[in-house]
Amino acid sequence: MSKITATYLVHDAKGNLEKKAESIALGLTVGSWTDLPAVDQEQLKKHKGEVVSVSETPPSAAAGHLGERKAGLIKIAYPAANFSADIPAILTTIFGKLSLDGEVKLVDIELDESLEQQFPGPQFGIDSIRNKLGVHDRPLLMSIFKGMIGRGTDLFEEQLRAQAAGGVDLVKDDEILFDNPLTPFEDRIRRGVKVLNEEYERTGHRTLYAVNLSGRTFDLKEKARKAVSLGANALLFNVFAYGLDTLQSLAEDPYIDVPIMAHPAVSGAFTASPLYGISNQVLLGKLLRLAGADFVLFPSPYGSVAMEKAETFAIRDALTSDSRLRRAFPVPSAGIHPGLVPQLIQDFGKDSIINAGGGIHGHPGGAAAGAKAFRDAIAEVQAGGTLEDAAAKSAELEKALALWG
Ligand SMILES: CSCCC(=O)C(=O)COP(=O)(O)O
Ligand SMILES: [Mg+2]
Repeated sequence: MSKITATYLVHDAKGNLEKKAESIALGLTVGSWTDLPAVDQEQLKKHKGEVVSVSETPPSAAAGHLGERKAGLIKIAYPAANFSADIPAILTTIFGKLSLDGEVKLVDIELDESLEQQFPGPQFGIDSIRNKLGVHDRPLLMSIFKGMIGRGTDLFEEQLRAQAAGGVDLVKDDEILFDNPLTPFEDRIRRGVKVLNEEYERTGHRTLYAVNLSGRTFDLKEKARKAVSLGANALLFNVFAYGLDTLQSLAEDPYIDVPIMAHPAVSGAFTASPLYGISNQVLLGKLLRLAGADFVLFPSPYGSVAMEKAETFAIRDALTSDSRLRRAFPVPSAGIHPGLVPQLIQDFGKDSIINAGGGIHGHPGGAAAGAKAFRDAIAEVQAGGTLEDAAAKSAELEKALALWG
């Protein structure tokens, strides 16, 4: 029987994890069924959640006064017969009212094959994005427009041209740049297409631009279709301000046939507590891949908005593990500068994206020099050399390292 298995980290005030597990398995499925007539019991049995395992763990230091309290991992399997094959139904089944019921965190999910098959996952994924760009042998480099709020399309063109000229593979809007009179959505796309085509003609290097798809939920599809018709070749999406199912609807639309980049804005509200909410592995890893994100941004372990290294690795693995679903690009971000390139490649490998805003625009020589510093660092590290070797050959990298280390 098809099912989803959910693992919870539970801090149980009454100290009885087995009882808690059984109450979750019953409460989120058939309710109390043992007092029902035998025929009804038989009928409901196939819908009842099954306690797969209960194992005690050391309690989190963040947990309240312990007393009788025990901590443990509880694994429960839910029959797929209970829900329709969509993320809202799945989340409501496995963590609906339970998310409000004390110190319980959803830390993992496993969909069996027949359930996973009902989700398309990324439309493009790592291999097809590499084909679009013609880059197969190194991590991709992405940069972020910075300081665009309150500024016009001339600066937009100037920044885009400089980033592309420096050799970045992708440029994305900052997630806080919405549709606005100074840099309207459609103008950004038109100008983006023009500038990037000109740069491609000039250098032969292809750069994609991810425009921020924003606005009211019910307008998004039409807006995204319009973007594609104007030549947009990628979309940035603040998925957690909208919902995972909205992302899935966009990714499934045959007219929105461009890769979608999921930004983690707002996700910290769901993931940050060690006791409550949803783990980063589930939310930014498994669910985003299922919903169809082609790229997933998340805080790197070293930058200005840091995440625990183990959590970033869990996201990376959830996005790239062997599966029927295409692999999505992990994009460790925030506070990234060229001095971090060796560490990024060691930790996230070739199939990742090195992404920087301030680390490119803050270069003393401007954004083109900032991008070149990254590209030089990446090339040397991929070839087995060190940053020092690279800096000896690259004035741009030398300057970046002098500034940021
Ligand atoms: C928290 S992950 C998203 C990073 C992001 O949106 C960003 O703008 C990073 O900019 P930075 O100047 O720190 O590279
Ligand atoms: Mg940003």
